[in-house]
Amino acid sequence: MNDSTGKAIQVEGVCKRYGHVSAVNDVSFDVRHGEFVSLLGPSGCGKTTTLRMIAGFVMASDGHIRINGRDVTYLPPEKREVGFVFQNYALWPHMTVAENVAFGLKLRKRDKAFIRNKVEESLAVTGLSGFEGRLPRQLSGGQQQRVALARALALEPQLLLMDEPLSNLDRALRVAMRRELKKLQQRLNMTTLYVTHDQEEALSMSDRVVIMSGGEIVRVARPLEVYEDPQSEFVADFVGTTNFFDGIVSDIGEGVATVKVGETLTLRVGNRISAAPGSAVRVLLRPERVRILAERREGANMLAARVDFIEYYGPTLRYTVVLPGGEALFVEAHDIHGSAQIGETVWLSIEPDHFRLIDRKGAPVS
Ligand SMILES: Nc1ncnc2c1ncn2[C@@H]1O[C@H](COP(=O)(O)OP(=O)(O)OP(=O)(O)O)[C@@H](O)[C@H]1O
Repeated sequence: MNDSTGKAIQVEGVCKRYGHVSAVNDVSFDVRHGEFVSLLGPSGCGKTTTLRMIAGFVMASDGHIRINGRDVTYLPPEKREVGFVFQNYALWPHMTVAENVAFGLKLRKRDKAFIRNKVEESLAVTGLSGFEGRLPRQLSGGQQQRVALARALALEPQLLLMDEPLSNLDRALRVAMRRELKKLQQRLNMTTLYVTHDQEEALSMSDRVVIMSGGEIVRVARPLEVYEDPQSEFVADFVGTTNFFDGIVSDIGEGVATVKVGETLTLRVGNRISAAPGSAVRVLLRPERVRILAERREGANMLAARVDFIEYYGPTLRYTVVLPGGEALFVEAHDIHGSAQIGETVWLSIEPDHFRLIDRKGAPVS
């Protein structure tokens, strides 16, 4: 069913209070039809509570929730036509795969032929044909997770809500399932709202990411925007790794700001920057945006640095380097055979438009 707004879920000013604890505070966002949106944030930030309010398992203290334009704020879960997949798959241990998938349809009193077809179809879609007669304990974690998904799909939900469905799996399986889930979601054009605290999961699967902190939304954006232009210290710190420098804009010319950091460091920052001279700013820099050079070259930001620590990650090397003023920063290099050694001096080269600026209160400076 399509409503005129093109939105499958609308969350408007929703709050959840438990006594004096404010678990979710004035949260608003929406999910369009066919979109995959993740709720991302650290433990306790209110992701699960938000998802459960949309599913109807938790009643909102304030605000409204609409599904396909219909106000469902006070409707019980079974009237919302929403599929739900939990972190622990909650399969019935004594029922076979087919019985688990059929369970919800039986409750809805669908006829036998319909149920048989639907179970077959859902198992085929999740790659589980042939597993009908097995019990959950005879399946791997990934297969159990797919049964939980098949069970949700069998009910043909208008939208699917998932709460950390992959977090019990080992890394290899999690990455494989991530891909399978995403392909399935695209093939069925299924509107999906997905809770995770795993940034890689959120960035790789989502059309848009809703980032939460302390019960509130701090950012809603596409994965690339979230990473490349975090716009706040919290997002920059929570998603990926970021170097921070506090400085004062000393000059601005042709959209490039000169930022003085401490006594000895001067950075040429950004393009199209319009911050006023004298403003206190925080400069953000992703470690992989820094190039390590063996010798000095010409360029806007050419900084001498001493290598303090080196970590080997497989595909990359992470250097901790220290600038003459004592500022430490992380540098991520793909050249894992790089010759820089601890204690050596290297040159760092940084393009001005690889920096991002926020003011000291955390708002972006443009
Ligand atoms: N039934 C409850 N009674 C009291 N406080 C609760 C209840 N449920 C959740 N909270 C509190 O609300 C806040 C948000 O919890 P929620 O489970 O939504 O966080 P989360 O972001 O999903 O965390 P996690 O990733 O650890 O699951 C937490 O501080 C939590 O302790």
